[in-house]
Amino acid sequence: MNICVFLSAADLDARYTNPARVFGELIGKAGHTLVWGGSDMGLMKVVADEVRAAGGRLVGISVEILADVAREDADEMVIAANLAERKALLLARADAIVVLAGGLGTLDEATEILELKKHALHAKPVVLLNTDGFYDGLTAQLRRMDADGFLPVPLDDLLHVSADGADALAYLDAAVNG
Ligand SMILES: CC(C)=CCNc1ncnc2c1ncn2[C@@H]1O[C@H](COP(=O)(O)O)[C@@H](O)[C@H]1O
Repeated sequence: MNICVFLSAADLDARYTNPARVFGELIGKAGHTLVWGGSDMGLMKVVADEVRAAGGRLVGISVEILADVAREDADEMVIAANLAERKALLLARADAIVVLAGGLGTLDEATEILELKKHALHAKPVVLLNTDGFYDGLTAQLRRMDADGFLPVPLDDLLHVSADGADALAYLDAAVNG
């Protein structure tokens, strides 16, 4: 399975690096391919290091303005012209999407993927990996949108929230392979 992961490019403490490490190892051990933004920094590096060490493939979709921080030993590295093209390519290369802890870049990618799914422009499973309650605020906001009629599609049809990487991967396996 080609699993697209969105997550922070920042250097963070163990509360965030540990879940990224665990999830990368799960991806690699299961023989999946990591599709990610390709930058060799922060959590993006942590997850890619683990996938590689556990035997998985790395497909990076970087962008011209960040090409100088792209990982050098990826199995494949695509350099998109701009961030919009990068997001389209990330989605195109993915069978499933997982959102780990991140900042505005991650949020931008996650909301775009959900908005496209809302409009039935793709039907790929999306998991929000809510380790350490990082996304409690976002899930509360999304549930309120759902409950108060802001979403034309039930939230559960758009997004699965997992508390750990093993649950996320099990959900994706069931969603993609039936
Ligand atoms: C050279 C340098 C300091 C670059 C910092 N900027 C970035 N580096 C890598 N990926 C990014 C960057 N900005 C946005 N992204 C995209 O947004 C996510 C990370 O942004 P953030 O750290 O969550 O907000 C990644 O999934 C990536 O695809």
